[in-house]
Amino acid sequence: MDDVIPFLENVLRGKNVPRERMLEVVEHYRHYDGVSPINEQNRQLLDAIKTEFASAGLEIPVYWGNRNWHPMFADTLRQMRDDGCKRSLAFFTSMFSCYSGCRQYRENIMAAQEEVGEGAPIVEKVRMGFNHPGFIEAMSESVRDSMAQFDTGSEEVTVRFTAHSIPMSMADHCDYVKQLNESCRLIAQSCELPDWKLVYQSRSGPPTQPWLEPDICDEIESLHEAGQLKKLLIVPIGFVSDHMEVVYDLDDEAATLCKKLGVPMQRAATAGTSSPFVKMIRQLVEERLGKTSERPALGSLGAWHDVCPADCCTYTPRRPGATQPSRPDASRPSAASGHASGGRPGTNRS
Ligand SMILES: CC1=C(CCC(=O)O)c2cc3nc(cc4[nH]c(cc5[nH]c(cc1n2)c(C)c5CCC(=O)O)c(CCC(=O)O)c4C)C(CCC(=O)O)=C3C
Ligand SMILES: [Fe+2]
Repeated sequence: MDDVIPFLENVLRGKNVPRERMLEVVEHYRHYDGVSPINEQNRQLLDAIKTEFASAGLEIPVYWGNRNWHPMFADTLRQMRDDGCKRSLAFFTSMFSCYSGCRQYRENIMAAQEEVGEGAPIVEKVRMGFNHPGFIEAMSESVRDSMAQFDTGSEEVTVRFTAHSIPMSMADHCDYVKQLNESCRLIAQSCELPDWKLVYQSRSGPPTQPWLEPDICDEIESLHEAGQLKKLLIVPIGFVSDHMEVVYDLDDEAATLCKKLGVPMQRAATAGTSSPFVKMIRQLVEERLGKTSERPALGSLGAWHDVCPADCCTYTPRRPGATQPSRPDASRPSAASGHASGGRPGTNRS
């Protein structure tokens, strides 16, 4: 519990999220004695990746670094340097492009490279996996497993995919919603879902700031009021492990609401350490190493870019207390072009 506030302060530094919201989230973590399931899940993913690499004959050491809590990026990069690593590939545990899931990771890695200084390994990232057949297969399997938990066929089940809500001012500068809808469509097609839609969860900004909507709980209420909700399957498509946002916001909050309304509800598992997902990670790495020329991608958006363009996922958060919204187009720092981020060694350049 002692680590929770310092962790949340790291997450929210420079962000326009009220202190009251932060204190509310402290209570979410308190339900789990201050221990988010995400750390153990990341350790398991790391083991699964090592096993997958070994069985494919891919002899590459694998490391784990976080943005906001230990093991922190800078410590990981230092360890990598001490182990003789010069160049590395990053897999972000985030399948969709937005500032939080793409550029912020790159900025934080650059800051860590700067902190480590001389000899810090180069870090490039593998492409986003939202439409990779491995991710779609992992989530389709999960949807089918959950669907089988209901005692009737899927025609009575309303499916709502959820992703982390983000401010509209962030969503306007990335392909987050487009990629999410594409993943949902591909899974819905594969599972022949009659009634599905993408909604959002875990919104945290002040009510004055527009964020992506509707929220899953508002969606449940309005479907129920309209008499359109027999059974509900929630699919947390926007996350790759059953961490705090999933176990608290869905398994606790949304589940409690469904119970109150008498609606049978299931929540599909995230990709986690499922074999299609772990295999996808290995394939993305092999692809980037040039071991194959295939770049598998389902649907119509194609394989996403390997190297982020200069304007990829930009965002200028409104600082707390600011009276005017910032104008991101005019003042936006561009990490990739070196402006405002101090011309640091680029994450995506060698
Ligand atoms: C898009 C997205 C993902 C998915 C992509 C990815 O995974 O990267 C994600 C994942 C996660 N978010 C997480 C935790 C938190 N996110 C917060 C706050 C925020 N998230 C945002 C976005 C996202 N978040 C945003 C726009 C904010 C507002 C502040 C800001 O503009 O940055 C806060 C502050 C409290 C609150 O306000 O809720 C917490 C504690 C955890 C760990 C959970 C655990 O501990 O198990 C995970 C995996
Ligand atoms: Fe978050």
